[in-house]
Amino acid sequence: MPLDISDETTTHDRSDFVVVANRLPVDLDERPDGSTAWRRSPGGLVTALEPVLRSRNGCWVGWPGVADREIAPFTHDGLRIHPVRLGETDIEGFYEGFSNSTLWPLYHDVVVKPTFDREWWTAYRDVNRRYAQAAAAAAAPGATVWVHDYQLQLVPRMLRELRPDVTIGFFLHIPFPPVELFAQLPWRRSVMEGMLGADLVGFHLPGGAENFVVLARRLLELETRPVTGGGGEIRFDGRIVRVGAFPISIDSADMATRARSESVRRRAREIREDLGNPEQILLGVDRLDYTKGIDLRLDALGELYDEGRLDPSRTVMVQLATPSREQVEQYALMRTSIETQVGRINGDHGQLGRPPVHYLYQPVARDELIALYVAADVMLVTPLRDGMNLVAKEYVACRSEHSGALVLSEFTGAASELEQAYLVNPHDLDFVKDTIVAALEQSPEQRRARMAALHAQVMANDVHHWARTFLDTLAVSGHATDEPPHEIAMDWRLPSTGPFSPTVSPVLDPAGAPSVTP
Ligand SMILES: Nc1nc2c(ncn2[C@@H]2O[C@H](COP(=O)(O)OP(=O)(O)O)[C@@H](O)[C@H]2O)c(=O)[nH]1
Ligand SMILES: O=P(O)(O)OC[C@H]1O[C@H](O[C@H]2O[C@H](CO)[C@@H](O)[C@H](O)[C@H]2O)[C@H](O)[C@@H](O)[C@@H]1O
Repeated sequence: MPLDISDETTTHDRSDFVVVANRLPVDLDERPDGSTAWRRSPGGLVTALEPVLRSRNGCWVGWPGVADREIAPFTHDGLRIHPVRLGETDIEGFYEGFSNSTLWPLYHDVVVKPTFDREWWTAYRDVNRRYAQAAAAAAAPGATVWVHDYQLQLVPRMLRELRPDVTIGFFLHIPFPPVELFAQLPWRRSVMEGMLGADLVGFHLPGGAENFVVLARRLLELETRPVTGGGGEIRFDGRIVRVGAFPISIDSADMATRARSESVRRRAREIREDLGNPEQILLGVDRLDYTKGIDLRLDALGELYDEGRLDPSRTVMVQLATPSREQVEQYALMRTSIETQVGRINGDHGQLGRPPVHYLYQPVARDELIALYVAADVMLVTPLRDGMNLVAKEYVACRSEHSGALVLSEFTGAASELEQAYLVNPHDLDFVKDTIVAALEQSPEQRRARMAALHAQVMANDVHHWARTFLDTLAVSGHATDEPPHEIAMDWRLPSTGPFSPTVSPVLDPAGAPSVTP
């Protein structure tokens, strides 16, 4: 039933622009002495959306990262925050369970086996309803509400039932899988229908958008048609839902400026000294997640030391692993296995006070991270599958003087745009090893040419361009099926498909593209 929004007591703090994401941009840090503080939340979604929200003066609806805290709306560092309360059992069933043990592995090419649990599904539905209610309460009449990511796929439809007056966008930050993987999900119809509650559904890559349109046609038997320039339109529930690809990015100018600051440069020099002034520094920066391929790059490095192709006294690696989803079993197992690998490499190849792998399992301050990017000669980004990977773009944005090299997995969204990186198949260990050596040994001319092209790409396609393109398209999307469709110039600057970016099912959709249904 639509929500009554005429209530005077609830209208004063409503926003015209509302972001809804599982996590708030800040987590509540509860310290052992009982004091609390807000600290930045992990992950690329927050990195990307924070500057967007700031520039549009909207509000953010999400979870403060701790259980059972009822927190009234407040303003933090200029951002308007509407916390959603989650209890312990919500966190287990909705966040650790359905979101991160069912959807996350299913959407990341089943790199670990997804668990299908009916109670988790119930929790997912209940918590999605709570987010929809919170968004409905936060949105001003006629507002634009932008719902984010796999944790909240049911929210668009639930929100539309509560608030038919608002315009709803949905963006998925992780890969959208091919038909034959998505079809495993017992609740596949409800998930599709949930997302179709939006006026515009966005993905990082054209492959994800195509998978979604194909599913709408095959699974829900909906009428679909392609749109010039990419994506498509789907007839659903008396409306036209637009679908497209919008590759996310970072606040590139801000990153480049910070990287050029004297304090960051000085810290980068100190880092090199602290590491024993090696000739070359390799760097990995990831949430500790089994999709990120941290284990694979350590395998490659270990073998390069074993074979004498790299000298551990001259080439060292820093691996920053941010703690993530620690209550989920696969993450705990991965941590143990990575720490065993690091111990093995350092045991075999280290000297007193000179380990070749410097491993941190802790978040570091933003400027410290940027100093690490500045210090690193080669950045290693080797996920088995990643929606985008903003770390790759951050490293590139920091190289204004066109030094350094990026080794990048073909299975990241970023690979579709960063074609001048050293692209690797992370499953091909010998190729990864050869590529690391090639990146370390590249000539100064090669280095400059590759990095200049990468840097120009990232500086020209920043997060503000991403948000503007999505929101401009959203503004002209969403119309009744009896109205003629809007003519939209689809200037989405779609990336090329890259070496392995589209995961469109060739089995169920031989045409590979959305078809026109008369
Ligand atoms: N400040 C800070 N940011 C971090 C740290 N580790 C990772 N990040 C940020 O987290 C984001 C990771 O995004 P991305 O590569 O897209 O992967 P995701 O973790 O799967 O979202 C990037 O913006 C990183 O800069 C850290 O220790 N400190
Ligand atoms: O909130 P967490 O469970 O701690 O996880 C952190 C975030 O991880 C994922 O990030 C994704 O978004 C990035 C930006 O679009 C993208 O570059 C990356 O490839 C994705 O993995 C997740 O999708 C977010 O919801 C989480 O907040």
